[in-house]
Amino acid sequence: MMTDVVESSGGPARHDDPAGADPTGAAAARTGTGDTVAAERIVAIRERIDEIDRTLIALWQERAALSQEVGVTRMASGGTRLVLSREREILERFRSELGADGTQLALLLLRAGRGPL
Ligand SMILES: O=C(O)C(=O)C[C@]1(C(=O)O)C=C[C@@H](O)C=C1
Repeated sequence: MMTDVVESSGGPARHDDPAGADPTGAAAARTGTGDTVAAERIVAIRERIDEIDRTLIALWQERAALSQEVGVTRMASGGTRLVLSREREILERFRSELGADGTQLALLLLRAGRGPL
């Protein structure tokens, strides 16, 4: 039988299994829904999100280290600290793929590697 489940957001949710509804329990507090089917799906999706975040953090750190190594290598050989044409290329790549947020992301990536301007 379909049963109304009152969510903390105030809106009613429908669920086939009233025993599976837990609008005020711990699962609802963790996932934002008292519907156990939705909560299970959210938990599964979050596992992948956490995996992606770990990968992003590791890649961020690897990129920063590599960028710093390029800078040290270049300066030790009498070169410049920065290569602005290369930075423009990177900014354009991120902008064309991700739009304005891509530009902001690329600026943060570049700063992590070569420090603030
Ligand atoms: O590719 C380079 O030459 C780098 O020094 C790396 C990097 C980057 O982080 O991508 C950092 C500083 C430069 O101005 C350009 C690019």
